[in-house]
Amino acid sequence: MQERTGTVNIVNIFVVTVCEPPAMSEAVTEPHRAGGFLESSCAASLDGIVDTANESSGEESAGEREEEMSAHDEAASSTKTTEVPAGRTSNTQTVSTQRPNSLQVHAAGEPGLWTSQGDAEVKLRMGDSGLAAETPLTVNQMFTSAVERFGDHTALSWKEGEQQKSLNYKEYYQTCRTAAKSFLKLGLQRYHGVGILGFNSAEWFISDIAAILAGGFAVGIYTTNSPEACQYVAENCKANIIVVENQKQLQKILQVEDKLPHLKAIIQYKDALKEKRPNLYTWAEFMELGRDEPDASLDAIVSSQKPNQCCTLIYTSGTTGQPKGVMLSHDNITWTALSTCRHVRLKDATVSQEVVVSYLPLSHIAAQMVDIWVTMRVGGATYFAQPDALKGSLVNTLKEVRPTAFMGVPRVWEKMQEKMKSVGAKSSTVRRKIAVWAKDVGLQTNLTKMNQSGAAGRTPLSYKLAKKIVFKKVRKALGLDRCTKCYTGAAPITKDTLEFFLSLDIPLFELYGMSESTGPHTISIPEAFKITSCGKEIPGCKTKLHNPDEEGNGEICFWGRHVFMGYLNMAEKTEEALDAEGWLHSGDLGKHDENGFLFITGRIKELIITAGGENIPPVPIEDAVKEAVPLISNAMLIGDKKKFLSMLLTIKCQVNADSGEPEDELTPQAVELCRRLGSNATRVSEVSGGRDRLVHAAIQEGINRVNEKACSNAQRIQKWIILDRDFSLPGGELGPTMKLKRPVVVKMYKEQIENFYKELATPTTPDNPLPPK
Ligand SMILES: Nc1ncnc2c1ncn2[C@@H]1O[C@H](COP(=O)(O)OP(=O)(O)OP(=O)(O)O)[C@@H](O)[C@H]1O
Repeated sequence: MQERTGTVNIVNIFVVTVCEPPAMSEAVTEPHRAGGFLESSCAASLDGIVDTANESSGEESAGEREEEMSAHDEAASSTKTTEVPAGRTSNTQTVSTQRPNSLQVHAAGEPGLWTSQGDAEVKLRMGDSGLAAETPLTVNQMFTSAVERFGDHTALSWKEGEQQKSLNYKEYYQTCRTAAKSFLKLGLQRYHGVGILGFNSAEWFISDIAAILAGGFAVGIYTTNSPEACQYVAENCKANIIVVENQKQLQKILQVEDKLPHLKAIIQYKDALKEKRPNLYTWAEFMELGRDEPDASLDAIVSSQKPNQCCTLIYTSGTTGQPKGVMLSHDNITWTALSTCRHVRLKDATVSQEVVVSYLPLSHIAAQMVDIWVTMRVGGATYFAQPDALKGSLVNTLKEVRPTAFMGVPRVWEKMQEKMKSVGAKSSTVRRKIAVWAKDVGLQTNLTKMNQSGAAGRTPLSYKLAKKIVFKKVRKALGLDRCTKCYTGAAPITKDTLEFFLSLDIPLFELYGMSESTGPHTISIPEAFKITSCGKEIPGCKTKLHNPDEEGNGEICFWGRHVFMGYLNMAEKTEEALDAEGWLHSGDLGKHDENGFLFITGRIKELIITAGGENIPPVPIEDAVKEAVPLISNAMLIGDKKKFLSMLLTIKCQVNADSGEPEDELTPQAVELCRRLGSNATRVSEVSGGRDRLVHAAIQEGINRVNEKACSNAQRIQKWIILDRDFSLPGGELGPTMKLKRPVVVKMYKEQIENFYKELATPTTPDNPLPPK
């Protein structure tokens, strides 16, 4: 078994049928009640930080705020009532507490736990007590509740030139209503999509929420999608309207608009229009459409909405095949936001406002949950980063905004680490020694704290000193000095990166979940933190480990009101994801420790099953190769239904700062590694395809070392090749969270893979010295 390595009014009366999870079988584990960037940023290396060690920031440190946060804010729990505040009128919801047999998933006449129809309702997975029993809300109800409680607080803030603009919660809600009326005027039909294609902005949020209020589906489309991929999503959700950021995104839609029979209008929210076209609107023109429209039609739609109906579609990025439209109900979103806020103990804006920076792709559930819904739930403020955030400007935004919570996918943290290390490596011996000392103190102190499980121990003097002269400076340089909650999630992160940040007194709290679980299932928190664990379930959710092996590793299955409604128009796929009892099967392997912490140990969904029937998890082998040969940036193991294993390799190269495309030039680190091998290579093209014998020999030697440790012959890499181009997001080999899109890579390199398996006595490529065993 793989060990984790790297790897939205009026009176609305309705009845919601409730359901509790099935009793777990004996084989099931007891549920735990308790889941080219930053160039300038990290140039604030330990080096410079040690230099300015004696300056005092005079500002509240994250650690100091942490202590202040220990009093749990209960204000967010105002939904435990049958009278739901809903805009300008009250809204009574009757919630049945009847508990049907959960196996009656499709009992006649009442909604089941899942559906594949966009206009259908589902049975909510409500419990008898606690958060699971909270009154379900529509998005409108959650929003109007936020407006009542936090109306004058800043909700959204962004930069226009040198000016900082913002909307408070009252303005935010009214703007969404106006946009919703505009959508209706443009012909948005019930249960049809509004596609949103662009970088994070106030217009993105407003389009998303307005689509929901107007009775459509909010549908984020990845900005990196090709025109055909945009077409697939727009067609699948029967999009009536597509909101695009700029000319670049507009062009993609114009290329495929003839193939989109439901499309009625396109709105461009940034830059001037390059040409006038019928049904193409600027944001200002669009907003003008709804400004003087009467409220009646919109109010009628809003009042007819139920929490158990779909409002959002999240399209999976395709790491496991064709993207699927994950249907999320109002309750999925509003309840998951509530549970998450409680779990991570977010403060209500009336106490102290949470501040976040929005920069991760909003078509992904993680960014939507954190930036839009969780923040709304507590009246937080969302500041928008610049479109070039991941090319270097993010740190400037962080330093200006000083968020109180920050979420990065592993690649973001890895990039920060790489940059800090490379700058640190150039510093003087004395400074490096101080940095090494401080990091050692930081790691040891934090590991000790972690092992004391929250028990108050004495803080060593050395830690206090290291904090003063190094840690505070690091946080300030990263714009994280107010940030008590740094999160990583959506993909596996390496222990090395977790330890690196822990040693700098920045514990990364891990989130684990899926689009199908409306984002988080488990989250680690300061009070319950274990390095490399994804923490424990958010309240009201349950985990079972299906088919556990002797070490306790089983498939992680989810239960709770965060579990999705189903895949749009994909009944079969939905039935594959949900078992007969309604548990969501994640396709991930995991185990619990004795304290109920969840550890992800593998991905069943990417298991290789060789022609000989051996099941091989690829990630540990790929990680081992990357560790053995530091020159390698990406490795992908091939072998499904094949006689032996082979591997596609890429070499560390420069990335174009504007396009994010991999270039031919090697990274300075890769050049240095080549020099040490005696090679003068400075370009990928000089080493790919086995052109450089020295590099080739070094890689083979590394692979031999990995093969020596293989637990069976079938797990040995027999053939390999260095590709001409590194994997990348624009190239399509990596998804938005930087997970490898294996089916895409297999298609792209079909020929090279076929060559591996041609029946030849001699090697088929120069990189292929070993005959299959
Ligand atoms: N903290 C984590 N550690 C390890 N893996 C994680 C973590 N969080 C999420 N994942 C992985 O990401 C998966 C969820 O992916 P997500 O629902 O975000 O879809 P996606 O990125 O669009 O890709 P896909 O096309 O595979 O569905 C989980 O099943 C798990 O494999």
